[in-house]
Amino acid sequence: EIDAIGAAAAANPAVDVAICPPFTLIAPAAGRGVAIGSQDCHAAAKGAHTGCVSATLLIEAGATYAIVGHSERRQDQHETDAEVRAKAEAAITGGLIAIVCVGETEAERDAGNAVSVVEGQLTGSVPPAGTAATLVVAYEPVWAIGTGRTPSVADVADMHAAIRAKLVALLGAEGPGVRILYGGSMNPKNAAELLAVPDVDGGLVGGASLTAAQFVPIIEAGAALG
Ligand SMILES: O=C(CO)COP(=O)(O)O
Repeated sequence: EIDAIGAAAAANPAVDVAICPPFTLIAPAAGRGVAIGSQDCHAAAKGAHTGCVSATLLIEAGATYAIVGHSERRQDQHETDAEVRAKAEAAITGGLIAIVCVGETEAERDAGNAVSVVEGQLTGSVPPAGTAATLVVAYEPVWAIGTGRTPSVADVADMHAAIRAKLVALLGAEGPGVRILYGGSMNPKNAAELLAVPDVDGGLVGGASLTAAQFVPIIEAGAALG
């Protein structure tokens, strides 16, 4: 699958394509035509942290990106905004591009708090030294991950506009250039519509990234939008 995705990346050079596999698959996936990222990055550059993987080790294995603060880690590992920020800072300082994930739960959206929850996560987890070149933000409503459900285009537009405004408030001149990805049940059918939303600069694709048959049409949808 990865070689077919690498071929699609080469055929669509305007789209930055990356695969973020589990740690053990980073090295075998590297060097095959598609950028590689990790699904986490430890906050310490070195030291005695058994079982954790630093930015330096990730780069040695072939990674250029690191996802930090995915909702599954915020839930399963109880990662706080401060821990996510420390991980993002370590990733960037180590030479990786940090993909910081944010997103509300269904209960938070139902209560009308989606935007304020995400703004709070951004305030707490975006590294102040982040730049357009070193930081990516991924908006992933928790209730849309792996469920086949997505927010309406209007809700995605509202949220991404709010994220952009918050990034400008936090990062000043770097804010407008930070890429904001949408994630949560993106697939070949809905990708063009979601990627066309203002301030949606790409996707963080889970299930549909696992096969070239599903992932390549999403890459091509992004390329068609320029
Ligand atoms: O969280 C996600 C990727 O980590 C999104 O997953 P799905 O695209 O399968 O909903």
